[in-house]
Amino acid sequence: MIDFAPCSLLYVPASNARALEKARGLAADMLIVDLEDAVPADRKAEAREAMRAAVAAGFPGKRVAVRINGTGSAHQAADLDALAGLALDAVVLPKVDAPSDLAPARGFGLPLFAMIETPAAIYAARDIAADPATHGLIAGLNDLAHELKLPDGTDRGAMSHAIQAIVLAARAGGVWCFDGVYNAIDDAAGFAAEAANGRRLGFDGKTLIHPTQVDPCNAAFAPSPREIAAAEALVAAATGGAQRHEGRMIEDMHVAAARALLERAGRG
Ligand SMILES: CC(C)(COP(=O)(O)OP(=O)(O)OC[C@H]1O[C@@H](n2cnc3c(N)ncnc32)[C@H](O)[C@@H]1OP(=O)(O)O)[C@@H](O)C(=O)NCCC(=O)NCCSC(=O)C[C@H](O)C(=O)O
Ligand SMILES: [Mg+2]
Repeated sequence: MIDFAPCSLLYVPASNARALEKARGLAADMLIVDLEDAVPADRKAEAREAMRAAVAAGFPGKRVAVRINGTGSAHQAADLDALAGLALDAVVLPKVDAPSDLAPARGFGLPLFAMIETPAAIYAARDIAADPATHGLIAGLNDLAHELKLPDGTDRGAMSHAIQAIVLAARAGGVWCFDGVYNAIDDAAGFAAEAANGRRLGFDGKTLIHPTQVDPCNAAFAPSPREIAAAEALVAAATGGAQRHEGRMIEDMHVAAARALLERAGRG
């Protein structure tokens, strides 16, 4: 698995020059330059050129991935050609329904982030995550809601089984997993609640669509001062095996979790 752990992953349409420029100054851990759904069919060629120029110019301090069009799409071959020679950290492959959908991108030797966004993909998620080319799963909940024929505006609770299946598959396969996007870009409170929910569900981070979502996402996934203090106290008190600690039972896995949190907080 890749040895970096992005928590804020911002989609930037490759066809939007202003957004590509703006992205340079944002605190997103990873940019996902998008050639798929953010780009209309008649602008794909122009978007590939813009993506190549932007990636070649570099995004200092950031990981960079490109989302190509899905396997079976008429646009995918040209997208793959456009990646040649670029210094990328990952390729994001949308609408992966089975490990065989990874095949065209596999040959690049880059880490693949597979998007799980169809009912078929939910059932195949374990095999997709177990594929050696897969380094992460990304929930594509707009497409999933569409495929499930959910009425517009349905709460994501309707997809809770599918969301949990994505986290389970990623953990079983030992790869990263990232939550889907929050569409209501002017709803800061709603975004904060969904990001916190994603962390509680076990995601490593969240995919984003707007600059205003970056800092709240980083805050939601960062260990809080309270969590850090609790982890430090737990590690300091640990004697090994089962014991009482501040009114609850702790065992070795709680110590391991506390150490991992401190590591993430730079206190390891
Ligand atoms: C959603 C948007 C279309 C909104 O656009 P707009 O109303 O024009 O934004 P603002 O005027 O509020 O923008 C303010 C400034 O911020 C820059 N900006 C906007 N978005 C981004 C971005 N994603 N990255 C970087 N910079 C961005 C604007 O250029 C303005 O800059 P300035 O004027 O210099 O201040 C728009 O936000 C957008 O296009 N977002 C990304 C959409 C996208 O990529 N969609 C595809 C991925 S989501 C998806 O497909 C999920 C998945 O597959 C699923 O199925 O769920
Ligand atoms: Mg999608």
